[in-house]
Amino acid sequence: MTLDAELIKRKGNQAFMSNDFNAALQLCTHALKLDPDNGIYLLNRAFSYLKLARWADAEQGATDALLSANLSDAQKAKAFLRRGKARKQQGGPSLHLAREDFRSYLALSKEQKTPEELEAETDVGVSGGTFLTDQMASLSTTPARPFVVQGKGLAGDGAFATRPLQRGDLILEEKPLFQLGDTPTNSQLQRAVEALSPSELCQVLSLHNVKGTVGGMKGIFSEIYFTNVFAAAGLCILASKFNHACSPNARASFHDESGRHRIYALTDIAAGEEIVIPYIQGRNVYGSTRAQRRTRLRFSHGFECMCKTCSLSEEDVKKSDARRSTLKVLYEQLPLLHPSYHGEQIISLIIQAITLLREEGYLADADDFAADAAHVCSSVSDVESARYWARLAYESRQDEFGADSAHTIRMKGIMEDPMNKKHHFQAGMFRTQVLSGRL
Ligand SMILES: C[S@@+](CC[C@H](N)C(=O)[O-])C[C@H]1O[C@@H](n2cnc3c(N)ncnc32)[C@H](O)[C@@H]1O
Repeated sequence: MTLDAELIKRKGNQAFMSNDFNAALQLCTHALKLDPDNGIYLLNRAFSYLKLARWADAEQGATDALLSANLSDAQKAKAFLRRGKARKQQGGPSLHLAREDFRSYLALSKEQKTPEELEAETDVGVSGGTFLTDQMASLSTTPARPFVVQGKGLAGDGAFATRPLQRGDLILEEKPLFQLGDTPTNSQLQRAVEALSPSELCQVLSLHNVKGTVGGMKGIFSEIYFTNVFAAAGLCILASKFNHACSPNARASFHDESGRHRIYALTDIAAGEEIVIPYIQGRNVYGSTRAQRRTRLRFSHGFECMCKTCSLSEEDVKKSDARRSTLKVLYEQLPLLHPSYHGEQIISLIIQAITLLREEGYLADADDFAADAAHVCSSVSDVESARYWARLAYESRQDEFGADSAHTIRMKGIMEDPMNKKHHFQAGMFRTQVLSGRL
């Protein structure tokens, strides 16, 4: 018996009590994966099969329970009763076997009845459960999503566009199931899982699991959490179906104000194309060579990146690595330059960085470089140039985070009033210059 399996079993019982027999069955099956010989779990699974009118499975399930070594007499009695009911429903030659089971049940349970009385009264109380019907009802009220999850992604499931999308389109908005940050303890995770409904837990257990290959993970919940977690947003079921790419066509971000995780298109995306997002911070993607990205992703996420950029020919990888290495040098160099002495140089390096990003087909994060340029221009009182760069940053942020994101709104403020110290405390602080460089 493991703590995780017991928690899953308890949620299975909860599902059973609320007639959600599909969820109950899924949860018993998960608990059995963690503890395959547990007689109680086997017994519960047989009961779920019975409630779902899956007679042959229920018969086999009860037999499996009877074969497990650790059942008490009372539990064995239940197993005989369940198998008897499953056999009775199958009729024909199984009826005779059902009577044998009822006899065994009566012998163990000491109930004062004859097998015939028992056979006459056994009512399985079959129900289709509410799980599927609930899901179908919610599907019919959910507006059509611009993507579908299919098992033909880079690796396992992936999200595919169902219609043509444009840069700036909102692809997904999802409320996280729970948010525990980057380093939750096992007991925080257990508490968060405990608070889920049975059907939410079924969804969590259906997520991808790299099974202990990411350092320090213990137990199924932390394995699943660290395989799928988004740094700011925690665990999201649908967003977890998007695979990673080093030249992504979409990006995920957490929208604090609404408490929703969002995915926006970074490029135009054709219907049927896979939608891919970066799993690690932008600068670690656009500013790292393939070898560096692969090492990082192996360590942080436990997989070997097979995205399009990482699968280029060796010759093209060399070119891509060269661009990304230059980008790293640029973003490391920029903070070392002072606007008073190196204003023109800063703007020229920023132009070089954004051009490289575009050449590399990496269409996020140019806003950070453009925002830096806006700050430099406002610090030397070049209002027109500050407005130019702030507009660029603002328009990128609108596309990547939404017009209502705090990130975007802040940039709008700079664009409208570049010399306001509320937006940038160094506004007008340095020698006045005109920084005419443009993209
Ligand atoms: C959050 S899940 C994404 C959905 C997942 N493919 C599934 O089947 O549910 C993350 C897992 O997908 C796979 N994956 C995602 N992006 C990948 C990539 N670029 N290269 C290789 N595997 C990737 C890895 O196995 C990773 O652990």
